[in-house]
Amino acid sequence: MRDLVSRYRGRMSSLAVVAFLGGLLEALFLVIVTGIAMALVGDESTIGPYLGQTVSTGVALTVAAVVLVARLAFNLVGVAISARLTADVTRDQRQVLSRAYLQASWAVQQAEPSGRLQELLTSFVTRVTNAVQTLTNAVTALLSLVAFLGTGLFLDPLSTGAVLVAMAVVGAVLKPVRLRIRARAAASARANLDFADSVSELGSLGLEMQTYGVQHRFTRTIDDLSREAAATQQRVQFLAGTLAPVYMVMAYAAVLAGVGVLSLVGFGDMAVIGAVMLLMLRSLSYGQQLAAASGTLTAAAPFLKGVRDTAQRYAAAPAGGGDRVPPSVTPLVATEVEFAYTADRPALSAASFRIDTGEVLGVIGPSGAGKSTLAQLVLGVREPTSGSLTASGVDLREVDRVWWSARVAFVAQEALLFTGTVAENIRFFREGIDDAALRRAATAANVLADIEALPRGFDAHLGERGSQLSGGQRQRLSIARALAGSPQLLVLDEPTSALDGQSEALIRATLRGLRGSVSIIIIAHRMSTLDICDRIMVIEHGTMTSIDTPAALRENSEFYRNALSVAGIS
Ligand SMILES: Nc1ncnc2c1ncn2[C@@H]1O[C@H](COP(=O)(O)OP(=O)(O)OP(=O)(O)O)[C@@H](O)[C@H]1O
Repeated sequence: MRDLVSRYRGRMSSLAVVAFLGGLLEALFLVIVTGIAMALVGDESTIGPYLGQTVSTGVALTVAAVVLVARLAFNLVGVAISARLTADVTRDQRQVLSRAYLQASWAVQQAEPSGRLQELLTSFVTRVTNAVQTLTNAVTALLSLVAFLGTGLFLDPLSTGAVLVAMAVVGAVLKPVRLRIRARAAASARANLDFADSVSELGSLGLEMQTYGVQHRFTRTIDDLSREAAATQQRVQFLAGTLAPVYMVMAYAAVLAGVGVLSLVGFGDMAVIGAVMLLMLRSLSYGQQLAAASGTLTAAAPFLKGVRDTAQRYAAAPAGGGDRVPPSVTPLVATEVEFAYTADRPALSAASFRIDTGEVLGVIGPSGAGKSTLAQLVLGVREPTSGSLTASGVDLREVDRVWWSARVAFVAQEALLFTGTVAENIRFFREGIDDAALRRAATAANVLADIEALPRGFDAHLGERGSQLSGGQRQRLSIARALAGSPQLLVLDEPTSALDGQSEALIRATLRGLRGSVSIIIIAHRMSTLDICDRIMVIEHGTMTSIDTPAALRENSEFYRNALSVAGIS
């Protein structure tokens, strides 16, 4: 919360000034009204003396009315500042978090549980917004309280002083409760994140759940997690809720102490005593607002911390890249590349190879051998733990990301389409890809006929994640997306493994058409997909064991020969 206060110091200060002046006006109003009431009771036509002045009740009434209007004006200014501040904080928190995420490295993004960012951007930020709103109310209450107590001290230092001391004692007594609230709120924040992680996983497992009839298992998990989240929330809310009433009772006791002091030292001017009592009672309601706000703020602190820590974690691991621009993507040269996800053993080691312009390199190997890891290294989204990858002699870590991204393309095993039109899915937010380029890419990817068969062609809306298309159509659409930017390097990670023979043949035809002009790295389990390759790399257990022409590999790679024989290719 301190971060927020210092970041928005200017506006917080304006709010404090407005609240203090508003509080002073309200205190003045109460003093005047008490004076008028006492004058009426004593059948007098003047009130005072205040600061050595007495004024007629008529003038006092007019002044009270003017003060009231001024108080309203200050109130409204305070509300406007508070509304602006709250809206700004919401916007800023969302922007900071989402920008940090978008600029974070792939390693960080990939490790993040799905649904977590959404939870942070929505419910966590909402909690922060509410906390800021509470904070502005608390600032208003605090400064009004200061104004009231200041006026009280000015009128009658002794009894106001007694109330002040008692209030400080009350605040100190309630501190352990606040600490407890903070600990429980941290547990509540964690429970909310666990719940969000599970719900988002649930959303992606619908078909499997139905198929295996295991909904009850998920029901139980969700029930447990939601029970835990509700229980922690209840504990926090209860503790936070106790602060205000406990404070109120203790504060009334403080007023009682003030009255006790008065009875001991004797009453002075009735109008002054009346005004001080009124001020103290009104102070109590501001004090109660403060106590309630401190509970809410303490409970919101872990949510604010969650947003801030996550944004810092993202920002600490930005996507790589530098400012160098090589003459071209190829030759792409890997020298003794090693990559480890964890400290125990590298997922890929001793990878040395070179890809020239227009060359097609196949990559094969058993499951878990390190093929996808190699693809991510070549794409520059992961950096080698040791060794180097260079594009035309420039280390990929130093290459300008914008330049690089415009020249490489990737097709994953599962085509990821989003809710939007066919054209939007192929263009994929890149500027400078006109309609002719979309058509060319669709033609090259052998998907033009499928697009034209849709009711609105390129303007047809795809359902969520392109659910109205077949797997083969989705895959060819994602190849069209890759080709639309006229890449120099195309990396495909098992693009045909989930497809039927007909779809695979279409994709093979596409790749054959690109051969010679685009450098291609294609990871494949299907040996038939590899018949367009100039050379093939074999990766086994994280190590590159061979890289050669298909004919040479028949001679010197046992893995390759076995793979051919399993595929029924002699
Ligand atoms: N994000 C990750 N964190 C930790 N380990 C990982 C991660 N991704 C992959 N690995 C591990 O690295 C090794 C290589 O994985 P990789 O995905 O590169 O294999 P692959 O050859 O592409 O496998 P497949 O053919 O099954 O897709 C595996 O042991 C895998 O468990």
